[in-house]
Amino acid sequence: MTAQQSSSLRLDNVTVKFGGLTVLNRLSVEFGAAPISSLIGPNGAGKTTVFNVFSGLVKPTEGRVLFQGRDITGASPVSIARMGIIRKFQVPTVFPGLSVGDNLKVAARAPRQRHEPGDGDGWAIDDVTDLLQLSGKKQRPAAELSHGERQWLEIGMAFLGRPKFLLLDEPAAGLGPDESEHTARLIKEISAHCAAVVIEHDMSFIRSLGGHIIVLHQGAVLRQGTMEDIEDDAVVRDIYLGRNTHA
Ligand SMILES: Nc1ncnc2c1ncn2[C@@H]1O[C@H](COP(=O)(O)OP(=O)(O)OP(=O)(O)O)[C@@H](O)[C@H]1O
Repeated sequence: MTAQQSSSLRLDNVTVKFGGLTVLNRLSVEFGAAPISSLIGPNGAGKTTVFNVFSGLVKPTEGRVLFQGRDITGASPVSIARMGIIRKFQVPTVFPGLSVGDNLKVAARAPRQRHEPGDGDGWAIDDVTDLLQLSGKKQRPAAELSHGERQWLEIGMAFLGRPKFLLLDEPAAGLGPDESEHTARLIKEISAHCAAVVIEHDMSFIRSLGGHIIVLHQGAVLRQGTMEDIEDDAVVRDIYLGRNTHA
């Protein structure tokens, strides 16, 4: 069994309310059975809130968050990251004044997590730089990187944090077709070592990732399955695919 197959990250009947607004509505959803899962849905469906709940930034009004079967509801963002649930935000947060190589070194030296060693352990900086296709820029300051290259660097930094779950918030936003393709390839490679969960609006990117797709609508699961299942679904097409994709 690989690391990601033994991992499970789950919301059990989770409701999140902000004042009078119900953003997640008794949502039960599980990630980790597939190496890559994508969370899609119209604007305001609650996708980012799901990530905020997983990463401890938002506490559910009701319901539980379960990681490997353990109740982690209300755990702090730091302790959640130490468990191996690592999030990459949409805006890259690299150290612009440090070189690409030094950024990766800083990420690799972050305090070791308390979870058992996974497949992501023991990666050499050079191997990760190769994987990111940034070997030629290893000595260059991160400030000089393009938007796409910064995204890849940050994905590499998150990976060196030895995630069991890597949560990626719109990793293809603002990327051209070739950059998107490289990002999808990178996520697929990484998903051999940890489970990846991706929020994305770009359906051609989701298609190239493959994996399990969950469609969120008004804070609940509308449908889930493969891209074929989702594309063939008339309700999904009407609510989401027909009017809100870049495909
Ligand atoms: N901290 C907050 N306080 C009040 N309302 C919030 C808060 N966070 C999110 N919301 C609201 O909750 C709803 C769902 O937001 P969320 O960001 O989770 O949706 P989303 O599916 O990620 O949308 P998008 O695709 O536009 O990023 C929105 O109406 C948003 O305005």
